[in-house]
Amino acid sequence: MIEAQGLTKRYGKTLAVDNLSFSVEPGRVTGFLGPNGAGKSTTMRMILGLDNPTAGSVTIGGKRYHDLKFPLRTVGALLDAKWVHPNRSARSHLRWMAMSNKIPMRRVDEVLEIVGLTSVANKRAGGFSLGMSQRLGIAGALLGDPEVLLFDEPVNGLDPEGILWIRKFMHRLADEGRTVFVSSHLLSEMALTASNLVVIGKGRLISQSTTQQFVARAADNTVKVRSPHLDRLRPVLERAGASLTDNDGGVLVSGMDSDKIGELAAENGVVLHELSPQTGSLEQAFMQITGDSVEYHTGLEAEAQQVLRTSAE
Ligand SMILES: Nc1ncnc2c1ncn2[C@@H]1O[C@H](COP(=O)(O)OP(=O)(O)OP(=O)(O)O)[C@@H](O)[C@H]1O
Repeated sequence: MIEAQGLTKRYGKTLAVDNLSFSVEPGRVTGFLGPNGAGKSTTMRMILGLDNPTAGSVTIGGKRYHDLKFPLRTVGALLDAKWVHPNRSARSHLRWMAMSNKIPMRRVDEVLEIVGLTSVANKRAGGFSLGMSQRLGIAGALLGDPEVLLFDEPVNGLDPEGILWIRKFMHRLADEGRTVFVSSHLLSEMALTASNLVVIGKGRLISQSTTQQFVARAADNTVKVRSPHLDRLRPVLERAGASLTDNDGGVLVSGMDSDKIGELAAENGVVLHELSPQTGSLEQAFMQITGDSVEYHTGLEAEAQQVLRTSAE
């Protein structure tokens, strides 16, 4: 369990993290979502005691990082996969980490096995691909068998196979009952990986909810309708609770799905030339929501609808 309370970090004039409060529960993957520069890495560094908050606090299992006796046994992290001496082998890198945290040496071979690096354990880490380096970083995070794991943009730059591996691995860790907190700037990626989301923009909390709820809000679906009888259809749909916006010779309908629109049209003898759900601009909606978070962080739902309407025009 990770809990942040009023977490704030200021670098000179930049307010990198602004009064952030959220919690991350065990047994599931929680995504930490926000555009580049939103303050995700800074927050993760504060969780790990690598940066001190200007105000507020963050705890892991009720304790601040600095109060943990053997930190690696409580929390493991992958912040930067290339943080390995290039001339060290994977095994000697992990041995050095284990030694400094009083972790038994046999655990090194266990974690190499878990991440599938046993066959290259004695090879120079400097020659590893990004995907292999990520695995080595994850092996390091797992050394102390910690309850809490943090991953900062772990799929950046990976090929599809590497992305799939990481995604499955996160689920496995969560299924083991661990707290998994993973940052990304890609909503599409997080929608596939995380069951819960903490979303930030400009250092501020935008929402904390299930991924399903966030995606439904950000993509609040509209349906494009074209008909030679729009003048008759319009009042029918509005009376039934939908709202309509003129769009490219037709209308965009929100607050009603395409099945219902089709049924109402048929009941009223209205011919339709187009009835197409619009779901394509999820990432764009997310970027606009988070990009202007100071203004958008309250009326998320309404703003998401507006964004989708505008981008469909
Ligand atoms: N050491 C630092 N000194 C000064 N400013 C910093 C420092 N670290 C981060 N910042 C600033 O704080 C803000 C948040 O940066 P941070 O790296 O935490 O964002 P992020 O969401 O992780 O983005 P990215 O994915 O691009 O790293 C940015 O404006 C960044 O320029």
